[in-house]
Amino acid sequence: MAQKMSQLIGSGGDHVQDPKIKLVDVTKVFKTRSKDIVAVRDVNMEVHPGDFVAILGPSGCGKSTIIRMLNDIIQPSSGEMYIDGQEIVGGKTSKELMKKMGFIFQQPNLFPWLTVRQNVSLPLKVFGLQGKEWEQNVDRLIEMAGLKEYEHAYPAEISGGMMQKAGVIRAMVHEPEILLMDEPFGALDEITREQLDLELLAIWEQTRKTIIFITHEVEEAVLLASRVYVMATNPGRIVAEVEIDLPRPRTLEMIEHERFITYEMELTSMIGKVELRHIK
Ligand SMILES: Nc1ncnc2c1ncn2[C@@H]1O[C@H](COP(=O)(O)OP(=O)(O)OP(=O)(O)O)[C@@H](O)[C@H]1O
Repeated sequence: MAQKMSQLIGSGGDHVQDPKIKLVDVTKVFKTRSKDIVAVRDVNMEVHPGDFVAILGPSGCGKSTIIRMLNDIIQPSSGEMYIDGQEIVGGKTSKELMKKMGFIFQQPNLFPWLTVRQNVSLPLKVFGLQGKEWEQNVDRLIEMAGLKEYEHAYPAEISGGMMQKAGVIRAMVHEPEILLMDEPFGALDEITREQLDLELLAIWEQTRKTIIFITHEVEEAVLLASRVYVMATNPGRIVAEVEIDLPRPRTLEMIEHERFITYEMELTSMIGKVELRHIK
């Protein structure tokens, strides 16, 4: 892994490849009846092909707003966003560009009247992808997620962890190059979350998709990411960018290692300092 990343990242941090995702001075202001809320201000971000980037920050710092803008659900008030050099043009983003991304949200949002398999297959319908090859892709992902036994079950018949896994593989079924994950395992218990974190890492090791993973858990960010953007609130903004130089594959045992704990403390103090300054 270290070798692969070093191929992507040249000396002095100069990237040899164009960014997969680029945000330039992105600001989003929500105009409400009583006041204007600056959800994010002047966000600049570059995510390179195969990067696993975490966005870490407290509630309300604008993490979801960034993902929703990339999904073109909402549009920036100013600034630009690019995928592979192509601009995301508010409300008019091409299907081809949207197909490059898979979205995973806090809730799996499975349709209760569809089986696990039918839910997982939905993006294939949306993007008009038919045929044996795509059905085999569904088989492969269901197998990989350990959901074979439950593929004909309805969401109400499976556990929360299984539902979230179904949500993850649904986002991957059309073979997107990018996964945008908004606190995907936040609603689950700690043990299930750790297990799914590890499964996600295994998937990433195999596929090397470009991932943006949103979390407010410092430990989760250090365990998963190669780079962490730290955000603060009022206004939502990026306050630091930290490279996580830990070996891969990552394991849960690493959580006890000194270097892991040092990263955790560093990130925690960054968030803490910002919060304290804000209170003053
Ligand atoms: N549709 C909206 N209208 C008005 N304000 C909004 C809207 N959506 C988000 N906001 C505000 O923008 C700010 C950022 O919200 P956002 O949901 O992006 O934060 P977050 O970091 O993802 O929070 P959490 O971790 O709690 O999900 C908050 O102050 C929120 O109240």
